Amino acid sequence: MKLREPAVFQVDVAKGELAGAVNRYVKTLADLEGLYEDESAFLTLKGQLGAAVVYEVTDFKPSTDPGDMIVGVTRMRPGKVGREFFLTRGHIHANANRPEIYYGEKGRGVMLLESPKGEIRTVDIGARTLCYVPPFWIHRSVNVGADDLVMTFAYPADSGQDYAIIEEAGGMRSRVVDDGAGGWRLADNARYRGRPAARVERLSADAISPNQGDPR
Ligand SMILES: O=P(O)(O)OC[C@H]1O[C@H](O)[C@H](O)[C@@H](O)[C@@H]1O
Ligand SMILES: [Fe+2]
Repeated sequence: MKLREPAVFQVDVAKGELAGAVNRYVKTLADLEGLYEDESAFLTLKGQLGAAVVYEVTDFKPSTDPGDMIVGVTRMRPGKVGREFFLTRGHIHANANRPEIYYGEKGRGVMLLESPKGEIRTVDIGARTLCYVPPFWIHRSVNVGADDLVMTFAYPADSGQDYAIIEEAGGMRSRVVDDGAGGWRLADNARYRGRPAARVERLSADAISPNQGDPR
């Protein structure tokens, strides 16, 4: 039996980070090219924001052992590209049967989920909302508020992230857009192609290697 020492971190809600975390994963708008429907709005905003961080993840990864757990904090700044709210790249777990939980700390968010066959679900996340992302669901966080969205998360250490699942399908089936009344609504993604049955079936095959070569 291999014993690890307990670890403790403060969730710094104001800063939106796991204080003292070793890992920091940052995304600028330029890293999110191709995700938004309005390409000209994207280019304009990219020019204005430059290298500013649009979301960042600070986390603690004790190991990648099966049964172990990764915990961390995501901070997303508010904003829109055209009518579409700022989002994370989104993924399915490379070991697709691994779940995740998100706990709202600050701000207003939506977890956008898509099943392999293309069914959409949304979960509203505010402070103290606990959101369970079941195994096999593609997930992406969206900041639908006017302030930073901060969420604590936890997921199995051998989950990994597969980003190609979204790219291959032309994005997620729905987009989260401004409803013009201070809220959000879903809009169809005109570029969505869905995925072939063989791809859906392959997901149930367990134990794909974590991270799929994506450096994080
Ligand atoms: O991995 P992305 O789609 O860029 O999303 C950003 C982050 O979202 C969540 O907080 C996950 O738990 C993180 O592992 C992930 O990195
Ligand atoms: Fe995840």
